[in-house]
Amino acid sequence: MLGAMTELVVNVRGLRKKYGGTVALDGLDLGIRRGEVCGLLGPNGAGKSTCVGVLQGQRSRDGGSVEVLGADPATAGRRWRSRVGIVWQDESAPAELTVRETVRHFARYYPRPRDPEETIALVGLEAKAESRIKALSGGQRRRLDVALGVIGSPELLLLDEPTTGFDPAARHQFWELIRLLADDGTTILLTTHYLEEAEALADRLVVVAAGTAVAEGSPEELRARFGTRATVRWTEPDGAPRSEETETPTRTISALADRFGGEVPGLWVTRPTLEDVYLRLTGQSEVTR
Ligand SMILES: Nc1ncnc2c1ncn2[C@@H]1O[C@H](COP(=O)(O)OP(=O)(O)OP(=O)(O)O)[C@@H](O)[C@H]1O
Repeated sequence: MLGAMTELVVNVRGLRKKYGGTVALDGLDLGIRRGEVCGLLGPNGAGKSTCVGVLQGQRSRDGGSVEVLGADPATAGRRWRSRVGIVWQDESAPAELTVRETVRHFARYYPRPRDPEETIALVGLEAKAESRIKALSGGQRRRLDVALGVIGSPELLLLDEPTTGFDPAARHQFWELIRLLADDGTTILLTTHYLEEAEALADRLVVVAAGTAVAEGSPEELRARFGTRATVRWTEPDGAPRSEETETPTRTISALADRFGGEVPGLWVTRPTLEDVYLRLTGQSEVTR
């Protein structure tokens, strides 16, 4: 029997989807364990939103197997739907209602909703609870979307580019919210174009390009596997900056320490960032496609 840590909440094998002649998903595999925060990364048009759409049962598929919380989203019923939270991209809530009215209204759709007031506080909208939706800023609107996504206490939360349009402070507050939900045991899939966001939130990343997964692992694993060369920088006695790319930075530094007889002036060691690795991975797939 699978233990709680290895139970796959999302199990996608060989997922295919075409829109007319456009191949959006070309045999995508994706597994998400219970309690995990999984980040789906990939360039524009890679197939991320299509994948999220299939997982929530909004889009049909042309091939492959998809299991979400033990059911096929294409045929799953209302009960299953209440266990999956979705943060919609488009504005679906009525503009004339207030935040409080909207959250309370949506809570009635679910068998075991969160407390509406607590949920409003969770997304930091207490001060706007009596504001009409049409009077919210873009970032506040997005927070309301998140509140509506989590009001049903979902086991799985699907977030498609949740922080697009957020200012840096709002983005960091949103990250705190996602961490709270994750600590609460919610399994989360989020797509994002912000590498910093992926690194801050995701236990595991899946990099998608041209409709298939080209790499997966924790941010650290991806960096370790695909970005092994470190750059060692230092300053020569005449003040000239020097640098060396190396697989063995310790050896380089040790040799420098010998040469300088101790402290190496201006010593600085950097590793490739996740962004460097991501660009390499998605660039490669472009070439091999
Ligand atoms: N409703 C649709 N009709 C026709 N083609 C579509 C439709 N939705 C998506 N596509 C195409 O499918 C491919 C994958 O699109 P998708 O939106 O899934 O990518 P994405 O990775 O989410 O991109 P982005 O990062 O730009 O949001 C693209 O080539 C896109 O043009």
